Amino acid sequence: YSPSRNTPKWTSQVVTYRIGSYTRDIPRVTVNQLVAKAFNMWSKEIPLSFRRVTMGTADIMIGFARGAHGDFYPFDGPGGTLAHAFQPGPGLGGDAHFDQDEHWTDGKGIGVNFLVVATHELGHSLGLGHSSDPNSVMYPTYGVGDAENFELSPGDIREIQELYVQILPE
Ligand SMILES: CC(C)C[C@H](CS(C)(=N)=N)C(=O)N[C@H]1Cc2cn(c3ccccc23)CCCCCCNC1=O
Ligand SMILES: [Ca+2]
Ligand SMILES: [Zn+2]
Ligand SMILES: [Zn+2]
Repeated sequence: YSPSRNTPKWTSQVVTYRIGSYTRDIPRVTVNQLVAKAFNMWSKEIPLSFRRVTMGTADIMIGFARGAHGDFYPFDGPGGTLAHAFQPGPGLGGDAHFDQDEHWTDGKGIGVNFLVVATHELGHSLGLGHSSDPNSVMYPTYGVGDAENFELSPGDIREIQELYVQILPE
């Protein structure tokens, strides 16, 4: 979802998130850690912080689902679309869903690297669209690159700061 220029963004200082469902491929505590790591990738570049809640509704609801799962974007089984996320807003806005039919990995085994995909999805949850730079986290297709020292590209940092860092008038 590459939203237009006047993309919505989170206006609160703190954005809450909740992980509602998990995958059998990775231990829960590892999913929690990788989600926190994906949030930190972005939050270290902008004046926005994220807080995990374990009950009630959160701004960003995160979960794994397969096939049709209650929004207009049913998943497609193994391969194809790996996940999707909605741009900032109420309700479904900001939510990130991961296709349970993928084989998810924490980076050690073979499979779809959860940290890489989560960082991409949270980019959407923060209001970013896609990038044409294959080195960008926001490139439309999944590529692992070197998952070892996986980090945001300079373009990703520029894009997120353009959205969230107020350039004060001279
Ligand atoms: C960038 C991701 C983390 C998130 C995006 C989805 S989104 C909404 N968050 N931008 C994604 O899943 N892209 C597909 C795009 C895609 C590639 N192919 C496809 C075949 C069918 C359907 C989709 C695809 C060719 C075959 C490879 C299939 C496995 C990899 N899939 C992808 O890269
Ligand atoms: Ca899929
Ligand atoms: Zn969904
Ligand atoms: Zn995307």
